[in-house]
Amino acid sequence: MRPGRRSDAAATILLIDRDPAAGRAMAANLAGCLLAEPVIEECRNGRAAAEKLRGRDYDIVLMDLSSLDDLAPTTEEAVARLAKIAEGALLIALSGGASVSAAVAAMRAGAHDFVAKPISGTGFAARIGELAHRHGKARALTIDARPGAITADFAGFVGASTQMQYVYEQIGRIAPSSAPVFITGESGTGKEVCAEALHSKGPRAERRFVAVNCAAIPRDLMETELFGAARGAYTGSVEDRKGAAELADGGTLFLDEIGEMDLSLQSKLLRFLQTGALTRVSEADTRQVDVRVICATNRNPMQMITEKRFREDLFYRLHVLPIHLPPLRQRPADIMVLGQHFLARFAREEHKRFSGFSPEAADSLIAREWPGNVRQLQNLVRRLVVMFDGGEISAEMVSAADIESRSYSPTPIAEPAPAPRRTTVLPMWQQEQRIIEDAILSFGGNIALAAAALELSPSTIYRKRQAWAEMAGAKGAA
Ligand SMILES: Nc1ncnc2c1ncn2[C@@H]1O[C@H](COP(=O)(O)OP(=O)(O)OP(=O)(O)O)[C@@H](O)[C@H]1O
Repeated sequence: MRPGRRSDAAATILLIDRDPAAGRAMAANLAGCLLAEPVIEECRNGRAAAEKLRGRDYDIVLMDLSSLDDLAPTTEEAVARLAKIAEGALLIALSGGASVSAAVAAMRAGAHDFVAKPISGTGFAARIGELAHRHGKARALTIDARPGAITADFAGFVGASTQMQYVYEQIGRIAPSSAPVFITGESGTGKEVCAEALHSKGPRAERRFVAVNCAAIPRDLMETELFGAARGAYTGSVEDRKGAAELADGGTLFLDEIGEMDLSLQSKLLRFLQTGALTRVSEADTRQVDVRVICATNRNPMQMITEKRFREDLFYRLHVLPIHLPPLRQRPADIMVLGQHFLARFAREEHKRFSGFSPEAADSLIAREWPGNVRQLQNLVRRLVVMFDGGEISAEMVSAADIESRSYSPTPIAEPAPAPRRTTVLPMWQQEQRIIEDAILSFGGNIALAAAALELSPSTIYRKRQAWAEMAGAKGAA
């Protein structure tokens, strides 16, 4: 057993794969990424698996769908049989191709998730970690957060979950473009970190990154802040002033809390995006600039459009490349990775020595809801480092330092009530379809990730999509 591992929390994994090499590679990947040394058993076909499952309980069953054909005539029946015997285990179907019908069959028969091969070690382990967390097996399967265990850093971002791997991939893909980016996510999920990563990974990295927080600047000063002002535009302005858009020429303009921008300024921003030309306040001339615009909001943009607080045409101008940052509670695999990262950083700053978190402290951090997301976790770790002298962080120390969650209101702050307005109300199924399709879109078509974010099972999404297609077919035929 590797040092620091706990045999009492070890996960038991049954791997069914007729290819011994694939099985061994996956077992090694998993063993390298789980905090507690897993007990991994292998078998080559469905019958052998059924026998093993009758003999003992397993936490996870990984089943390659093409290795089950000796158990039943169809994949669905074979999975259903194993699911019945392996009651209580996390059942993950693996397949050589991303076949939707195989995924649907496996999920319908009782699998908890479906993963297409080839499988990357870290991403797969993180996904298992998340599933395990959802199914109450978080302790045994926590991803190893010790340095060197996984690659978890990306341009200022720390996080090893599948969701964050997907975000890194998106950033890498869209950083070279000049098209606008629209970042959504709850407060504290890292939207500004994301904007900076897009800038630093792109061709504009050598030029300026200028951030404007639309919620922090008084409305009457916002236009000057954004587009600048000519001398004498307001009392006391004795010289010309450049705005953020001009300062960011050649670089990136980040508009945080875009939903707070005044409607009249939204029209000016739209014109600027269409023409690339800006006009300073109290000046007749226009100036041409070249900026990449990234904006962010922690509100639901569709709702703001419905409430007429956000221009729909501006939204579609900005919503060219969307990125969604999931809340921390939906990516438990990141919690200890971030916790260790902040602990090392703040200990260095405070010249103290901390060895890490005890297993109980880690359990208590993973079990929290984190309404303030990464910012809240960061604050808690900073407080721990300041309050204590060093050594291992215990669960008692965590609860002593956790003043934030004691005072944190679990109910979200209510948004101001919109003026009553009669709007077109779509049928429930169409609203549901829009929400689900939007989520799939913001995860680049990845149904498993969209399902995780919506807290649904992927099979529910497959089922609903089938029902919508049938409904549309029936309407077309009528
Ligand atoms: N994945 C991450 N890795 C490291 N630090 C992070 C990560 N996500 C967020 N942070 C840190 O958490 C804090 C909050 O992040 P950030 O300001 O980017 O969030 P935000 O989503 O823009 O919040 P808000 O909507 O309140 O402006 C920052 O100090 C940031 O450095």
